[in-house]
Amino acid sequence: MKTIDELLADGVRGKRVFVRADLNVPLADGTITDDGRIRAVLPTVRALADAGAKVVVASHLGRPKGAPDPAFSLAPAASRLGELLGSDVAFATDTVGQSAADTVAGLADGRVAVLENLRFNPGETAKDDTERGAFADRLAALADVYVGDGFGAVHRGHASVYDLPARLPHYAGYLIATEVGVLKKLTDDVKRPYVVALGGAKVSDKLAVIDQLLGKADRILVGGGMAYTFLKAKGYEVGISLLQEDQVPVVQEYIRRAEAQGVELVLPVDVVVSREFPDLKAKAPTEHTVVDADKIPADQEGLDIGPRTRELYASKLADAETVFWNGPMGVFEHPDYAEGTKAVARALVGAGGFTVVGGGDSAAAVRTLGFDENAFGHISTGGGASLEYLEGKTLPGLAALED
Ligand SMILES: Nc1ncnc2c1ncn2[C@@H]1O[C@H](COP(=O)(O)OP(=O)(O)OP(=O)(O)O)[C@@H](O)[C@H]1O
Ligand SMILES: O=C(O)[C@H](O)COP(=O)(O)O
Repeated sequence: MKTIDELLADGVRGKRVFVRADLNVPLADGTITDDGRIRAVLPTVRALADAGAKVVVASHLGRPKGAPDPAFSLAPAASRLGELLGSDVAFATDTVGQSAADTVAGLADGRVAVLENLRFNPGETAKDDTERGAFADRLAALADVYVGDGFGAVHRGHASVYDLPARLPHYAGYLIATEVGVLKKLTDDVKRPYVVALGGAKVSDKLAVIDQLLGKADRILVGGGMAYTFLKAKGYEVGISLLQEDQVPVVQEYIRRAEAQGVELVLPVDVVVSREFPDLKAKAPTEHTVVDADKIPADQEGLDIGPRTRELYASKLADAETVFWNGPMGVFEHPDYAEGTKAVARALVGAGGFTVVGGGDSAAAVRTLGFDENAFGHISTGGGASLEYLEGKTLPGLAALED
């Protein structure tokens, strides 16, 4: 994989460099609640701009349905990038239309532009190779060189991640190089006990990692939205909690294998439940109770791990030499359901070993809940991406950067 240093050594003055970043930041009412993913790409953008490149930054944000949707505009991320860089950043109101063409054509050497959300165009995520390729052709017309630095999205075989680099000279940015360097340590010789904590909401995306982790980790702690498919697999009712019903047999098999292989698969013993999903903007106090994990009422959903589970998970993390954590333990964005995530973060800070936190929301959680990011060994910008890396899968966005 060629790195950006080689590109810089060859000289980039006056060249249009397309930087595929992951600016998929959490937003509340159009305000960025955690800018970690924007800060993470700064070294690459700065280095290119300082070397006189015309830097065209592109990303997705959220999961819009292939058409413009103001709720998913990248405009706030572009402004924040400008503030962090301390210079004006141009913003194109489309991706491959007139605004993008004019914005890129108007860029002076050393200046930066951000394109509107790539996923406003159906070609970005299309399953059909020709449709994706056609979109990649249009993106390629905007640039001379490609730099991949959106680590959080390298597990997606999308046009800007996978098809575009095949059309331009391509290089890995600093963020990708750093992330891969750190995660490699977790696939080589890990120090034991190796404990993995999994939570979050993208359950169907992330369950498969357990297959590989069963041969690698000593303990797997399951929380967040992921826990309810496991509780269901144990025969418990989970009310209206997040559930991946079709995966229940797969999870039953994971539970059997964990027992057979002597891997501790640890599930919540109690959960915080409520009749309603909380309002994450108003954050008004909600009605909620703590129940045993096998007593979730039919009309309620689990939104956090309970106090006994918090203690249990903290004890399972205390002697860990290596920890990988992806996915908040609850709906941490609301104070009534943040305690589980805080407890796990606190336990990681207290653990003496090497700790990696991965994922947009997981990283945002530790920062917004007031933890010092330097207290963790590494905070990865990728959740699904880091899990798939640990699974040993070929990640399209990394494969595409190979020579
Ligand atoms: N019990 C639960 N029910 C519903 N949502 C939950 C629950 N627990 C956690 N969540 C939600 O999970 C979301 C984060 O999950 P997600 O899988 O996206 O993690 P991530 O760290 O952002 O990883 P990635 O980078 O792959 O997106 C948070 O917004 C949180 O509110
Ligand atoms: O948040 C993430 O994990 C990345 O930005 C990828 O987003 P996606 O899961 O919507 O593809």
